[in-house]
Amino acid sequence: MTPDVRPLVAGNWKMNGMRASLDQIKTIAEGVRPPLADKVEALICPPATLLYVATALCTDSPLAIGAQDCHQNPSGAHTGDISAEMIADCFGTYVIVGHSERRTDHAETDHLVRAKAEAAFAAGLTAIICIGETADERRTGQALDVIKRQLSASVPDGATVERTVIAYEPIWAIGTGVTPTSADVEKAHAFMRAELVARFGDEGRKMRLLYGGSVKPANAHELMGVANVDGALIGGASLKAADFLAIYRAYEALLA
Ligand SMILES: O=C[C@H](O)COP(=O)(O)O
Repeated sequence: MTPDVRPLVAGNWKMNGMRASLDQIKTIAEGVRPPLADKVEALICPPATLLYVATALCTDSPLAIGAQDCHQNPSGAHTGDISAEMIADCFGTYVIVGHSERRTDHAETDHLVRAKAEAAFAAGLTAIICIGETADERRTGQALDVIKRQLSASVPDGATVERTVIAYEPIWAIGTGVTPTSADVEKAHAFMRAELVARFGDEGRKMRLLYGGSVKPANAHELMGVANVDGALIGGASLKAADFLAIYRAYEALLA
């Protein structure tokens, strides 16, 4: 954790979730309550098909709703895409950009990810900018170089604490059940913090740094307790309300 920073526990549903899954969002919305909700923010990013209904379900809850991607332009002839403006129009407040699955499946570059983050800022959204190394890059000792390059190229110059969250997701830990050791997470996050402070000064000191990759109720307390880890970006375990809430509630003990 970073002192004086409000952690964010975020769920990324990826290409999962049908209308019936709205029950899970309802349960999460009911479970995210003060006093913990005053100290720890919770967010679910369902597929775009559920975005509008999900935000409508959360009008009386502190649970935030976001999207998983946006186009870099506000509108136009881009079949199948949605813009940051459209997400804001559906009352979404966050958007994930540069997830490794999009970098791989849609050949997204750091340059494009940066443009998407800028589009998010312009629409008044907070961008969760994802970075992280492959297994090969880690094996060959390039993890910190990759983090440095992606941070520098994907994060816009106009990034602020309010509008920017960085998610470190080692690609080899996503959906595998394998996580880095706490010491490895601490090293990566300390490195990111130093890079952000060098570039953004005080803003960089408070920017939230999430860890993502096989976060589960069983490892949440340990991972979320690491220095400079200001929350989690959760895939599989966010699909079940009970698991997501168990991870969220790991903060009850951490903040006690
Ligand atoms: O965006 C979430 C991450 O890709 C982590 O996914 P996972 O929790 O299923 O490993």
